[in-house]
Amino acid sequence: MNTASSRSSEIRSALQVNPDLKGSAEIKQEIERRIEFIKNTLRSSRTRALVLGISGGVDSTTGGKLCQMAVESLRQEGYDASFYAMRLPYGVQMDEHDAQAALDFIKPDQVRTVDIKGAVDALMQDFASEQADAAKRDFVKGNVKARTRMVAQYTLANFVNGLVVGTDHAAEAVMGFFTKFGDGACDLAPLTGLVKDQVRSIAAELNAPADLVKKVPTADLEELEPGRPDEDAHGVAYEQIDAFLLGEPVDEDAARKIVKQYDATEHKRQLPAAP
Ligand SMILES: Nc1ncnc2c1ncn2[C@@H]1O[C@H](COP(=O)(O)OP(=O)(O)OC[C@H]2O[C@@H]([n+]3cccc(C(=O)O)c3)[C@H](O)[C@@H]2O)[C@@H](O)[C@H]1O
Ligand SMILES: Nc1ncnc2c1ncn2[C@@H]1O[C@H](COP(=O)(O)OP(=O)(O)OP(=O)(O)O)[C@@H](O)[C@H]1O
Ligand SMILES: [Mg+2]
Repeated sequence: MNTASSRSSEIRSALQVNPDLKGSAEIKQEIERRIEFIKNTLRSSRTRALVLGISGGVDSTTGGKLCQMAVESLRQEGYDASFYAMRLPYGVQMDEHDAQAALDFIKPDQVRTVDIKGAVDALMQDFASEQADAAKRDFVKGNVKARTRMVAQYTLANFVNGLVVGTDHAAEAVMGFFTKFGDGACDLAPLTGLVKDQVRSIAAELNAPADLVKKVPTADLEELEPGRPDEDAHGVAYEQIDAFLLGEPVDEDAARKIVKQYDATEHKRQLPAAP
């Protein structure tokens, strides 16, 4: 029978998931492998900086720490490189304390702050006459926030001869849960292939604060539902998304939702359509 679960293996390999990545020794090794990847990407591109937005969520906490470790190691080898952490709040961020805790943990070489509110509001104002109910307008504005953060990160990267880092991983990739050319746009994505629990394991292995390791994931883009858990939007728990990607048993209803979302968002994981 052709069930949704039967797509798990095909999707797992398309998203480069490694189900054997568990246990402290493997996680330690994986951290080293990903740091080497970041270092090699910097060296081979002859760039001198990494730029990443730090939200206070576990993905950017983990990605940011790997970046800082990579540039410190490069400097020890005589290659000059720095990590620029960006705070990109929309006005006052409700969980700013988590973002500050992430920065205290990462100890980035540089911190730059850009309040994206002015740019986002100015753009949205130009679309004030567009027909849309409040929920649709709020959703569209959420994507504008993510794309404005992308613009801010590339602006700094241009100034400092740097690369923009993304935090996409397999559990977000499978759901297409990112803004196309927003947080999905980057030059390197060092968390590629990880399921959410593996991201948390890496964060824990790096001694990230427990509150951040366990923090409920949120895109936090919508003002009508501040801090809305991702799982609410997915209609599926990350536990089930991870299990599906790892080839573990998942109820068929969850598998169906995941596969449906995966197929509908294929365009987000590909280059633009071309003749
Ligand atoms: N079949 C197709 N072939 C080629 N292109 C296609 C297409 N269908 C839509 N498109 C294009 O894609 C656009 C829709 O994609 P997009 O603009 O991304 O918008 P969309 O996928 O509708 O929304 C983004 C989703 O990602 C979530 N998100 C965003 C940012 C961060 C995070 C997070 O976890 O932190 C989560 C957000 O909450 C929302 O649910 C369309 O306007 C169109 O331009
Ligand atoms: N307020 C913010 N300030 C700086 N960067 C942000 C902000 N919001 C989002 N970002 C960037 O967008 C990325 C995508 O957001 P996403 O919510 O998926 O990750 P996260 O917040 O790090 O972790 P989680 O998914 O667990 O909430 C973040 O990793 C970060 O680089
Ligand atoms: Mg978040």
